[in-house]
Amino acid sequence: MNLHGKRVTLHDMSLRDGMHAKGHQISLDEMVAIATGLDRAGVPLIEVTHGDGLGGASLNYGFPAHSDEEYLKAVVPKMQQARVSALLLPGIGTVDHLRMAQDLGVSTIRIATHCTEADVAEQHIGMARRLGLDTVGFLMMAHMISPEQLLEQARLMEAFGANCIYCTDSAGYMLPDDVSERLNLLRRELDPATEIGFHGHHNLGMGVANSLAAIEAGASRIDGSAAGLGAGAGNTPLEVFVAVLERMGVTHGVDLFALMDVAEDLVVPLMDQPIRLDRDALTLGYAGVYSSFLLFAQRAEKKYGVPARDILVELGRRGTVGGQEDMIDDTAMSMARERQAG
Ligand SMILES: C[C@H](O)CC(=O)C(=O)O
Ligand SMILES: [Mn+2]
Repeated sequence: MNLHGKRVTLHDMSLRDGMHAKGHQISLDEMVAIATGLDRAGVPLIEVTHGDGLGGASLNYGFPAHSDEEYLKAVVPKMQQARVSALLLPGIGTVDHLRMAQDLGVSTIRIATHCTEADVAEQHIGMARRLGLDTVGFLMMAHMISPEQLLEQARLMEAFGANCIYCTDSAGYMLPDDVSERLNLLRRELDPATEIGFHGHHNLGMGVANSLAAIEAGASRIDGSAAGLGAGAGNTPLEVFVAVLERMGVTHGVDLFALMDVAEDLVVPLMDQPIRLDRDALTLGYAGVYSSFLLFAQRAEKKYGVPARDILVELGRRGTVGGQEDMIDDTAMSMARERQAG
């Protein structure tokens, strides 16, 4: 693969996707310290919100240590060069959240929907673009549909006003060929002015390889997390990815050693459990399950005595998607009953 001379914008997820791995309990001091370190390392974009985006604080998704507003107020003014992004899932976040984020200095809004539901993003994407924000359409669980179906959904988001479209491997299920097929088609068919991005999860250990495949297919934005802090086995580990980009001659603008230090000295010490490919995280990738279900399934294992791996396999079989967190307990409960009866 020859990527020499390509240019990519890296987007750190440790303070948003990493919130899943932390049960949304990152302190303001930790947020500011990590964001400041990433900013100094030259990471150009940093995402900050509840793991499920603006307005995610709820019984279904989990209550965070601080509100989105508090996190953004603490982080944004400290940034020297990095821009801050916020995620918003229509139905969870509202247009008021969007305005609030812009008022607090957020420059990039990423409107996320399940990969077949781009139509619910019309109002939010339209408004973000009218407000002059860098507006990204973020199609989650993109492994569940064909490249042609993904293109159809991407076209909707583009028509609503998104200037960048993401293929999001929320389950960490994709292999490099899956990424290439989807991104090649998006790059060929969307407006050349529309950027393409890729968000990977490392559940099959493919985060780096998949992100390289994405760049080869024309992606100009790639997500990753310092030390991989993110849902499931985490996101593409950003410092590892940067080292690989250096070796391959891709322009990224990040100071590799400064980023390694943020990962090692600031992010790893705050992990509640090592972000690694244990059997449950691996099952997410193998069975194509939404990465943020991991901790829910592990909690259900403790409550109902059904192994998290079995619960995750069943959730994959049932085709559950983000937003169906309440199904995890139901599934575990019915599996426990069946096992007791049988
Ligand atoms: C709300 C999800 O955590 C968004 C995301 O990062 C993904 O789908 O992956
Ligand atoms: Mn993610």
